[in-house]
Amino acid sequence: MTILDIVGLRISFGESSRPAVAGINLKVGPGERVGIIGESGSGKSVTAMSVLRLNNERIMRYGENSKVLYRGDDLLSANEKTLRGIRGSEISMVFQDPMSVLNPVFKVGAQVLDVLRTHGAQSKTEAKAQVISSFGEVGIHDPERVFGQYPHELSGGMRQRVMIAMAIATGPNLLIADEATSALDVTVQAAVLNTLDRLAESREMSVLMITHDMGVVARFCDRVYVMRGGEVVESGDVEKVLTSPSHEYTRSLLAAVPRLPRD
Ligand SMILES: Nc1ncnc2c1ncn2[C@@H]1O[C@H](COP(=O)(O)OP(=O)(O)OP(=O)(O)O)[C@@H](O)[C@H]1O
Repeated sequence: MTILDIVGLRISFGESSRPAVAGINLKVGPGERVGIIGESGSGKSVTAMSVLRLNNERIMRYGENSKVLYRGDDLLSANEKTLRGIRGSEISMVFQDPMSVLNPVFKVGAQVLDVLRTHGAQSKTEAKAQVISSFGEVGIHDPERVFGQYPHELSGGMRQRVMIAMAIATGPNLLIADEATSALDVTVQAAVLNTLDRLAESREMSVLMITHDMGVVARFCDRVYVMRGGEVVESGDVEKVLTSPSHEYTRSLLAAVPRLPRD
């Protein structure tokens, strides 16, 4: 069964005649890593946010026939109680800037612990052990020490690992990563991608990866959707799209990837 099935998703802001997302279809299967790539403003983030209904619905609206099916149930018509049960527990999201999610005045361990206890009924001691174990799982070498540190005491890569630990602590089936590695320098980015790779594999977790970076798609994804101006212009297996792109826009994205001269 498909984990996520986005059908005819249309998103409009205000009275603007041009929708931000113009009726796209996208599927994510169990354990699959799916990328959405496209230039700035192409509609990647608002698509990703619609899965958790995180778009500000006072200033935008979904098209009448749009559906975001999670395991067959339409999240666009789900009530708040159902959404609360899914957010964080079944579907989690990691954003580009951990500082927009982490509270600067609380230690990171306590913040992950809070998330865990909101979603489960375990004791504080059990929850702490689980946080420390998930810190280890995301490649934090000294999890006990990091547990007691404030966000500003950690490097960008480490903060992103804490965010990933927070996102996976509740064992979600689907992780949405929106430009999760874009702000990191290349070596840290590679290490964080390796960690996501390992986690997705060991937990059989599906990943929807939003990025503007072809390298990330090539390195991480099984399938990719190429978006432009709110539409999916091309989709398919990563190898096929990268080696024989059918759309001119995909070719231009590939041509923009810097290459070192052979000699
Ligand atoms: N709060 C908002 N108010 C009005 N329009 C918005 C708002 N957020 C997004 N949009 C519209 O939706 C379009 C798609 O935005 P989105 O953030 O999904 O792009 P993106 O592909 O994720 O770009 P980026 O890579 O820069 O994040 C924007 O071009 C804009 O027209």
